[in-house]
Formats: sequence, structure tokens, C-alpha cells
Amino acid sequence: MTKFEELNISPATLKSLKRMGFEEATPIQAETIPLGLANKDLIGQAQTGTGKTTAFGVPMIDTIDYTKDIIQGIVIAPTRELAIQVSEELYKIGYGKRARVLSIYGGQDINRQIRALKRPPHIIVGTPGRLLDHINRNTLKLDNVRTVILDEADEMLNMGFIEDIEAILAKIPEDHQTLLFSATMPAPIQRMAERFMKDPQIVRVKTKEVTVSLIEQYYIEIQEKGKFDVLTRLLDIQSPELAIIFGRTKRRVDELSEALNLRGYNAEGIHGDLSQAKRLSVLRKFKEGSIDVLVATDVAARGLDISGVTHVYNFDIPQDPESYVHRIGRTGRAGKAGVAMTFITPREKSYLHVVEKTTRKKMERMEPPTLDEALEGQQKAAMEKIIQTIDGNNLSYYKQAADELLEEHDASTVVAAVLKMLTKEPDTTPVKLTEEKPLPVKRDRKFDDRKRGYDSNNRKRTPMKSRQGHSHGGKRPNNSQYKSKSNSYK
Ligand SMILES: Nc1ncnc2c1ncn2[C@@H]1O[C@H](COP(=O)(O)OP(=O)(O)OP(=O)(O)O)[C@@H](O)[C@H]1O
Ligand SMILES: [Mg+2]
Repeated sequence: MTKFEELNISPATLKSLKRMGFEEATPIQAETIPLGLANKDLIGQAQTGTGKTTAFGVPMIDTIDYTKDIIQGIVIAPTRELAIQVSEELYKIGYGKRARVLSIYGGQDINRQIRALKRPPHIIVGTPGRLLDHINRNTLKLDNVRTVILDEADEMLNMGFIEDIEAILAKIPEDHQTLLFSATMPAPIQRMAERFMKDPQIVRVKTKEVTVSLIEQYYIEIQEKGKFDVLTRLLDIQSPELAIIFGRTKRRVDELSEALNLRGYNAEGIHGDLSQAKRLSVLRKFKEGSIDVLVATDVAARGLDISGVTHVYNFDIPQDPESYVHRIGRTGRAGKAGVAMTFITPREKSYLHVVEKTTRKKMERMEPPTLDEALEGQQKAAMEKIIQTIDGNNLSYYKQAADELLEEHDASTVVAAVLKMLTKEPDTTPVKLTEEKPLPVKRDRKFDDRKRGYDSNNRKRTPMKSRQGHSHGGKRPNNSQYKSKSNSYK
């Protein structure tokens, strides 16, 4: 492990990092911070949740001239929520230096942004479209920018933002430094990226696997029709602290979150058709834990860092393997463990293989839990609740009533009744879920799948042809498989 003190970081920034509670640099930080400080162009690839934001944030913060109120650094990110999150992290890293960081993104009042830009920040963080909008209105001047960061670079290039990015880069002086970061960097995208870099250093943290080893990965082969009941059983058995469920389309996300609410789960959806205010409020509630299930399209797949996400469910398998890597990477962050479950319809089996080939890791097959197993899981959760309440040791007020009950019934009957009350029995409230058509059968990965059909929010995948098949035997779930372990950076 490398100490931040060994990396040539300024004392003010070292202090900020301490304040953030970071003790040692993660491998990607140890490798890229010195290169970034030495003004090198670089491509940094490391697994999800391993601290890439700080890896690019520290050199950016430490190479700015704070005597000047001009924009010297720009970070481009694919989604609004990510732009906000990155700007917050940069603010924390730059706290010691009193760095001023501003995020500008679509869906927010442009006049407010224009007013904020009147006193230029040191660093601007934004989404490509809105940045370009300001450039075209002449409200954003980038002539003094010397560091450009593309976070989730592969996603932005893949999503067809290359022209926007090139138009932004055209407004920045030639001799700027460019840093690209992502957990995934497919070769064709990397070649495309290198077009606008100078002799980039490529830093790949050497690990066997693309995904984080602390994430247990399972798949369940299941017919489209059976997905929802199995999902609710899994939620009951696994009782995640916070869970993210990814669906393929916006309609899917709406229907799923409504269905989950009907069955008594505390869920809300997030996707690109919601107002920005709604997107932010859903995310805030999820972070605070006032909702514990977030249903999302891939708009939430990249970069978002929400502590407490113990489980990720791919209700629909993603269309490309990179998306899988990022989706499941919303759990298992910063040394914590996580569980990822992926539903695969028999027709979509080929996608499983494509994902496994890319991640170089096999997902473990799991049989859908039965109703009995779900009930057992519920009972176990109820028992845990009772034990926690006993440990809380605040029971004196209830003792007399307890003694009265015990005079008339034996102890095990009383406890059984309490368990029954605390157990959520199977709920068969009807829900509406439009069947999603399976993805087209995939033979090999040739990048033809890259021409994805995005809507105006650059999110929606083109719906494809459909068929269903059969499922067969495999491993049965048991509760121990579902538990997350906690761990720290080694
Ligand atoms: N040196 C460190 N020590 C401890 N925690 C850290 C350190 N660096 C970053 N973290 C924390 O790790 C978490 C993940 O960081 P970050 O979001 O930068 O990951 P990432 O590599 O960008 O992931 P993704 O690929 O999903 O975008 C954050 O909560 C961050 O605060
Ligand atoms: Mg990141």
C-alpha cells in the first residue's frame, strides 16, 4: 500500500484527503497521481469503486493556480448525477486549496448556470450537451483550461458524444493535458480516444478480473413471466440494506417500481424521462435510506457511489458486457462486499457467455428460490429483528404484558405468534408488468452491437425480437450465500 505522502501531493491536499478519511492510496491512485502531476496524458483503467475520482482529482486540484479566478480544469461525465457527484468529490479534495468547483448539466435552469459562470470557478464539471450549449452561447470560456478529464470515457464515446467532445476540445488550448478514466476500455474505443491524446500512458491496474472479486456474482435462468415473483422472493430472503434493480427500458423501470410498491416494498425509479428535480430527489432519498430499492435504467449504471448498496439485481441482462461490469459495480465499492444477481431468459443465454468472456469470470448458477425458501428467509429476518430488539435492551415497559401472556400460554407459542406477525407472508397483489422482448440471439462480439438505439436522453435500447425457452437444474440458494461480508482494502 502506498501512502499519499509518497506521491508528491501538496500539504493542503494531503490534509483534505485526511479529512475525507482516506488513509492510503488505492493502486490506481498510486500509479496515476504522479503521472498526472507530471502533466502526462493518460488512460486509467481500474475496477469499479477503486477510487478513480481521486486518482484524477488530486493532480487536477494540485496543478491549478489559485491566484487566478479562471477555469483551468474541466471534467466531462456522461450523466448529470455523476457530474454532480464528481464535482462534490473535487470540492472535498480541493478543500485545503479553497478550489471553486461548479457543475453544469442539462435539466437545470440555464440562466442560473450563466449567472454562476459570471464568476468563473477553477474547475467545471459537466455533461457534454450542456457544456457545448454554454460554449455556443459564449457563456463558458475554456481558453485557460490546461487539464481535461473524461470520466467514463468509453461510455461517452460509445454513446455517440464524440462529436460533442471534439467540439469542446476544439475550444481548449492545444497544449492541454487529457486524462481518461473508466473501469472498462474496449480496444476500439481506446484507439478512438487516443486520437485526441498526446502519447498517452496507459495505466491498467493488474488484476485478473475486470469485476471486483468482493462481488459474488450469480445468475438465475428464468422465463420472463417468472422474473417478478422471483425478484420479490430474493429481496425477502436476501434483505439487502440498499438494492439497485436494473431494467432495460424506462417503461420497465416505471412498471417495476410501481409493482414493487404494490407488494409493499419501498422502491422508486430513476430514468432519463423524469424531470431533473425528480431524478435528484429519488437519488437523495435512496442515499438517505428513505427508499431502499432503486429501480433504474443504465442512467444509474456508471460511476455513482452510494454507500450501503449491498445488492444489485439485473432484472434484464444488459445488452453489452461493459454495462454489466458497471451495473454490478454499484456494489462492492471501496473494499466492501456485494452480491449481484442476473436474470437470464433461456433465449438470452448467449449474453451470459459474452459477459463472462469479457469479465473473465463465471457467474454461479442459482435456482430461483421457492416460496418456502422465501418464507424461511422472512422468518430468519424476523428472528434477527427480535434479537436486535433484545440487544437494544429497552424492554422494561413491555415486561409486565409479557409476563401476563406467559401466564396463559407457553413461551414457544408466544414467540411463534410474534414471529408470524413479523413475517411478511406471500403477497399475491396483482401487478402489471409488460413482457420485455428478449435481446436478439448473439453469436459473437463484433461491435455491431455497439450501434445501440438511444433516445433523446441517450439511454433507451432498441427493443428486439422475442422468444422463450426452458430452464433446468442447478444450485439451490441458501441464506449463507446471500450474506455480504465486509472487508477493507488489502
Ligand atoms: N484512498 C482511499 N481510501 C479509502 N476510500 C477511498 C479512497 N479513494 C476513494 N475512496 C472511496 O471509494 C469509493 C469509490 O470511489 P470512486 O467513486 O472514485 O470509484 P471509481 O473507481 O471511480 O468507481 P466507478 O468505476 O464505479 O466510477 C468512494 O466512496 C471514495 O470516497
Ligand atoms: Mg468513477
